[in-house]
Amino acid sequence: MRTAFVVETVRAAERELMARLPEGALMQRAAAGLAAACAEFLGQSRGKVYGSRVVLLVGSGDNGGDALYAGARLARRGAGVAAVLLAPERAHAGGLRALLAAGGRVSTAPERDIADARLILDGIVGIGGKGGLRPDAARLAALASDSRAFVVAVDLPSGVEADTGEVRGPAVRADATVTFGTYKPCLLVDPARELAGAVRLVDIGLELPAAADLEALQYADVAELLPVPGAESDKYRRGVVGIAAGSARYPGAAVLAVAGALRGGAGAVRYVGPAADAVIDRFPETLVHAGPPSKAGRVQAWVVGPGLGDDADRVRDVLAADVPVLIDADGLRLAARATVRARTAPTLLTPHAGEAAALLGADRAEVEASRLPAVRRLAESYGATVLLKGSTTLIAAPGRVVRVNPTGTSWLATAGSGDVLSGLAGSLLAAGLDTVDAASTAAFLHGLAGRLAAWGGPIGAQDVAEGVRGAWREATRA
Ligand SMILES: NC(=O)C1=CN([C@@H]2O[C@H](COP(=O)(O)OP(=O)(O)OC[C@H]3O[C@@H](n4cnc5c(N)ncnc54)[C@H](OP(=O)(O)O)[C@@H]3O)[C@@H](O)[C@H]2O)[C@@H](O)CC1
Ligand SMILES: Nc1ncnc2c1ncn2[C@@H]1O[C@H](COP(=O)(O)OP(=O)(O)O)[C@@H](O)[C@H]1O
Ligand SMILES: [K+]
Repeated sequence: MRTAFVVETVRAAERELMARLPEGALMQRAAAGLAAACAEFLGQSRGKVYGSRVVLLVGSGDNGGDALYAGARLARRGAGVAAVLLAPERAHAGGLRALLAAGGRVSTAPERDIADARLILDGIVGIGGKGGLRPDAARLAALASDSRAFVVAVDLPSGVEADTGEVRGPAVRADATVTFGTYKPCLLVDPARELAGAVRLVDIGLELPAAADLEALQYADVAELLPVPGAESDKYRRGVVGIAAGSARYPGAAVLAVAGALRGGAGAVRYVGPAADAVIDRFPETLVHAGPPSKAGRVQAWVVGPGLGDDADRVRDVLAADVPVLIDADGLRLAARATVRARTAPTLLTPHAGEAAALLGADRAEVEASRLPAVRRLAESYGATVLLKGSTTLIAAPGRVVRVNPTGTSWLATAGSGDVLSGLAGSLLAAGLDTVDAASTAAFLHGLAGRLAAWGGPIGAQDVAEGVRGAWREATRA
């Protein structure tokens, strides 16, 4: 599991470790890791450290200190290093001494130095940043982001909110971020994540609590969670997933949800609704039923909503079932909050930002700007697990650590791919995974399937469904 911690927790761990180490040792560890990564980045762009022009953007805190000490290390290896000091009298004194002693200099022409640089280190602010960048810092951030240089953010891109991934004003756009001790939430959650580029973690020996503030499944976690049929398995033991989706107007949503469900590890898929012919045509293995969901026969988990239109009766009937229910798309509009809260079996909601905004009485843009607070709020208000879709997919449940999905591609933003995801997650629910595991495992496979199917080009939702088997294989092979 990859974990991220908020600033308060990082500070506490830092204090505890600092008390046991000689003064300045921690910053030296950080600077050494940062300089090594920078040397590697310079090497990757067919250059070398010796003779490279490096610019340090230096704020008045320890983030600037890290940049100065790393700059000193690069200067010792022959780089031409210039430091742009935001507040010369408050720059980290030891770091500045080290830089000057190694042959670096203080920039007197920041714009020219930035324009000539091959590598820029953003040490404007790190976890001590408060509010949007001040105007002088914002100006430097813009110069760096617009430059041709490779930009490395120190600890995090200056200007982003470390704990939530929000970006409220100007911020540095980095090609890579070298972060210390642990990931911070902003490095995993958009819109900040996009500004961080490739993230590299430097171990500085911090000891962090067992419970993280944010976590992301890795291949090994997914491999452990995915249900594999045992020797004595039969279709019922593997789980039956019921799909209440589709309408005369949107039969395709039913087909796509069933397509996802068939690849999710349940033993059988039952379809209930008016799109049975379309479903059977495409997937003859589906068990179809024309009456209400409650009369469909044995089902261990339901998916309700994709392409359902205004069929409130079908939603009400499914929500009355005493098994896990996933509510998506039209179902989200039709399911009363009080009904969801009153359910005793688990419920999983899978809105995209627009649907989440409607449920929260907020704007879509607000949800996209503040995904982490939004998904937490929605999970609390519904007393349910919520998977919030989009460029970053997040999964929250009351009392649980929020999960962020590490896979995916923007090629998934194609009509119907969410229907595939709901079928897939429903299937994993039917196979016995809890709502948080089913949602996060489904998002992981779905994202990986999208990447495998796309391979750098456009895809349709059916391609995503077909990619799930390859994604499953890849996840369990690791
Ligand atoms: N944690 C660890 O284990 C380790 C941490 N380490 C490093 O320390 C970093 C944290 O250092 P930190 O605490 O000195 O804070 P930092 O990020 O430099 O920011 C404070 C400065 O920024 C300024 N400032 C604030 N807001 C601003 C704004 N909006 N716009 C502009 N300026 C703004 C603020 O100015 P002031 O408000 O005081 O005028 C103050 O001068 C951490 O990210 C990591 O890099 C490693 O060395 C070792 C291990
Ligand atoms: N920019 C993006 N980057 C990554 N994934 C995305 C992006 N936009 C959408 N997705 C993913 O694509 C799927 C779209 O689902 P949804 O919005 O419900 O579409 P539909 O209703 O057409 O099926 C979700 O899994 C979502 O996370
Ligand atoms: K920074």
